[in-house]
Amino acid sequence: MTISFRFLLSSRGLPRWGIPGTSALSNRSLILNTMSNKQFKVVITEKEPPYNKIKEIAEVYQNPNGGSLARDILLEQSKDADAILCLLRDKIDKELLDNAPKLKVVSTLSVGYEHIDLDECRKRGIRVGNTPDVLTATTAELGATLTLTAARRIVEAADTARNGGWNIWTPYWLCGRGINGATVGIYGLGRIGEGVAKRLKGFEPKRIIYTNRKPKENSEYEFVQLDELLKQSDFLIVTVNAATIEQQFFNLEKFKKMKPTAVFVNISRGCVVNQDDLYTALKEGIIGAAGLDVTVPEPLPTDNPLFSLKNCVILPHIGSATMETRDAMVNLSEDNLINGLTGKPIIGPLE
Ligand SMILES: O=C(O)C(=O)CO
Repeated sequence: MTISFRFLLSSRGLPRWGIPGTSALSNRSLILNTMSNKQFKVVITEKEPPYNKIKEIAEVYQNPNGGSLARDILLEQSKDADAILCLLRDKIDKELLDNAPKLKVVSTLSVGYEHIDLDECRKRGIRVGNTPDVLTATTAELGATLTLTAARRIVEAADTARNGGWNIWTPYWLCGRGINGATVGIYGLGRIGEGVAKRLKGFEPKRIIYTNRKPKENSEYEFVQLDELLKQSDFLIVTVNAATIEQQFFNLEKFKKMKPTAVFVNISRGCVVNQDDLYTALKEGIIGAAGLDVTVPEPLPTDNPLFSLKNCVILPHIGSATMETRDAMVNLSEDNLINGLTGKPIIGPLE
């Protein structure tokens, strides 16, 4: 007999309803049995953290080794899974969904969900959870930091000092660009874009402009068309949701419209940039500098030509990497998964 877990527990986790035709005692043992049988199966694609709350209600297959969970193991383990807790690097596509007929919930430890086929999930009634909001401030902080780091040549300057290149102070040595009095442009003014703009505002730019599909109501920033954004921005920061934009949208044609001194920053996803074109633009002085927290692929191989450029700062996708934020993301992804399985509200792009 299959009895749904949620029918047996009150909101405080106490038994609520009896099973018709059974005594209180046998009800209790049936409940305990059902609970200890852990009727859900969950796949967790990362080794850490332990996700103990999930383990209280489900049999869990958790990646034992760290690193990416091999695709064949993910497919095999998903066959009888009720839920998957995944990362950005796991493709939750049609092949996987076809192979997982019991799947009810996909919870991703990320705000981004371009690795999940939402249409296929929607068709199957699979609930999808993600982790917005809890990482906004931290990611915006990194966006602002990376902008200044690339603009003020911080990595190049620190390397120079460390490697014996610090001779005498001269007027134009290691000069970069400042935000004060400049035009900051944001491509994709969502939560994170707003967060970056708010932080950079403190550095007193002349204007903060942005491009979205349409102007945002009551925004304190100036909406402009894309061409205007490209032409006017001294700093162009890409914070767009990658699921909403074509691949390699930022290409040579776009870089050529930018100022030769412009600083291009990407904290969205690597796939929104044509990296070969970015290399050309940086190498040939078509734009001034770049800061990338995201690349294709990740990790970016160390022999990638972008690493050879002094005017390109590359970070290993650390936008949300503070302990507090990662704890919050872990907790939210765990709650999303449990709530999704037990019929409660979750936070996600299809909700
Ligand atoms: O959450 C995301 O989408 C990330 O890129 C990592 O925080």
